[in-house]
Amino acid sequence: MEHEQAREIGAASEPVLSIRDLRMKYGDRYVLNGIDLEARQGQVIGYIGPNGAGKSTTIKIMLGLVQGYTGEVRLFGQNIAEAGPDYKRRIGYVPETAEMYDNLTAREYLTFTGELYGLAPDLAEWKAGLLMKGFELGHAIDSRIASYSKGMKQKVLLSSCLLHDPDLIFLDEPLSGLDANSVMVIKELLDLLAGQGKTIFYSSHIMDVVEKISSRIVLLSGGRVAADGSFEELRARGGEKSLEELFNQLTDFHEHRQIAERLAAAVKER
Ligand SMILES: Nc1ncnc2c1ncn2[C@@H]1O[C@H](COP(=O)(O)OP(=O)(O)OP(=O)(O)O)[C@@H](O)[C@H]1O
Repeated sequence: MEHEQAREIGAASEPVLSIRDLRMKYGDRYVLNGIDLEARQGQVIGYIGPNGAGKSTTIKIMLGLVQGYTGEVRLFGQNIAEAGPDYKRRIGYVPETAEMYDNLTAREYLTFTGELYGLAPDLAEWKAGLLMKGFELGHAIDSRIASYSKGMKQKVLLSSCLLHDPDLIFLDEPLSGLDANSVMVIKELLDLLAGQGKTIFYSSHIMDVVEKISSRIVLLSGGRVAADGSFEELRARGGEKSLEELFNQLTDFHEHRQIAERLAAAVKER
């Protein structure tokens, strides 16, 4: 219900995120070749595409971490090329690979990142405790992150992304290292956050999760948006298929068997 209300508000509101004709090249090769995209309040957007398609590059451009693009990127109505850094306080980000200060304890790390986002130290520390307990890691909050398992580190990253109650959340492969129970928690959490009106931009290769949690799926291929719609809309376009099969079809990939055979043959070579 909450979710439906947020979606209705979102549908009527200005886009939270709007990209026009975004192009980016490395050397003389275009990685992004004219991306148009909009996202509104309450939407969970599954951003998918083959390895190297430019998903992380798009996210890093929106975060102001990659320069040299052409086109226009507006977040919360502001052109990010002209905006000051304040809009970043309304954003949460879980990077695909993160450098964490793992000599710190989770309490120290989260309090520090909370302060970077403008929270008072006491509030940052209190929320760090709430989130760590929420992830059932309260017992480990004063241990060094270096001693954590992969999944525990991922939960610290998710906590640091959410600590400052962001309006727009970018998640780049957020489920990496998480067990099946934790994946269920994150799926529910994203649904509840979208219900609060947050916009979630979610990049992952785990197709059955993307299929289940996304209100909209955007497929990037060849530097362009090759498909954009709800899973049901994409399915209606491509026949009664799973998202994995649609992904293969839309990216025109049919050689998995031949590639696997080549690799298996290479393994046997002496
Ligand atoms: N700093 C850089 N310099 C040169 N090339 C880069 C740089 N960053 C990314 N690229 C290239 O841009 C392309 C897109 O990379 P990007 O990481 O955005 O892809 P992706 O869709 O996120 O891939 P994956 O699914 O494998 O994470 C790749 O071919 C990559 O090699």
